[in-house]
Amino acid sequence: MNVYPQILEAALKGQKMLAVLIDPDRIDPKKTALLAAQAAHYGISFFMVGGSLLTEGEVSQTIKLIKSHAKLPVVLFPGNHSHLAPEADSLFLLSLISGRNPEYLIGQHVAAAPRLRKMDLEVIPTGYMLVLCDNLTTVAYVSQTLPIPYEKAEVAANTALAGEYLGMRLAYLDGGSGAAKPISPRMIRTVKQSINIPLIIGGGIRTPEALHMAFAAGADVVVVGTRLEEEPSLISDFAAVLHQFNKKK
Ligand SMILES: CC(C)=CCC/C(C)=C/CC/C(C)=C/CC/C(C)=C/COP(=O)(O)OP(=O)(O)O
Ligand SMILES: O=P(O)(O)OC[C@@H](O)CO
Ligand SMILES: [Mg+2]
Repeated sequence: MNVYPQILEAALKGQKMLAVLIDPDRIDPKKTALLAAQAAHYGISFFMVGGSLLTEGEVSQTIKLIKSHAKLPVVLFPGNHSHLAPEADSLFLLSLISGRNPEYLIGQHVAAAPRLRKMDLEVIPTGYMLVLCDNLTTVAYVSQTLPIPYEKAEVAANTALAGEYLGMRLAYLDGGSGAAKPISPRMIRTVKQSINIPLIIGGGIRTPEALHMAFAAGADVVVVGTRLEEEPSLISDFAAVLHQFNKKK
């Protein structure tokens, strides 16, 4: 189940995608099973599995659980080189291009490479950018990097474009899990207008209105994590926004 061709095709057609992020650290098995079944029922696009502070076993178990309840692709969203699991379909191979910490630009990747070779994962090189949305998030702290300032849309656009020129296939602008507010529509619009690769937006999307804002501003894929961990039943409201956008076309 390759995800990148689907993302690319959808982005070219102006269709939107909604991804649900499941953090094995933060969600119990019952909730994961429920969320997986509901997400499949309401037609979300794919799952992401990841967290900053995980063990390998938790990642595999969570993917197996999702797969037993939903026939949807599962993409790894790794915090470090140990977060690989052959049960996944794909891997967002993040390079943290908003930061200047070599460990998250190339170091973790070197450590992951020999194990990746043995796994049959679809590897999707992803230019990952953190944006400061008021609060210091786990990812910014763990990676020891400075996020892009909230108002600096042009810095984000130049960074994303540099990622595209370096060969990255996706740009991911993230306020970080549990961000106090979503990335601004101006930044989303400015980045989207600057690049030709699909754009993923995540962090602090807590309401259907925020999801609508991110899609309307130009996000091709939006990721929702924390709010659905808290309240899995909201999936139907988020999915309604997705389908509303895709019907218009
Ligand atoms: C080479 C491989 C396999 C991975 C690269 C690893 C890189 C560069 C990661 C980028 C920096 C990083 C630490 C990303 C983490 C992304 C992630 C899984 C975020 C989920 O949010 P949490 O950090 O779990 O936030 P909470 O603790 O608030 O839930
Ligand atoms: O948990 P939330 O705030 O929805 O963020 C999702 C994701 O973009 C985090 O990396
Ligand atoms: Mg987490």
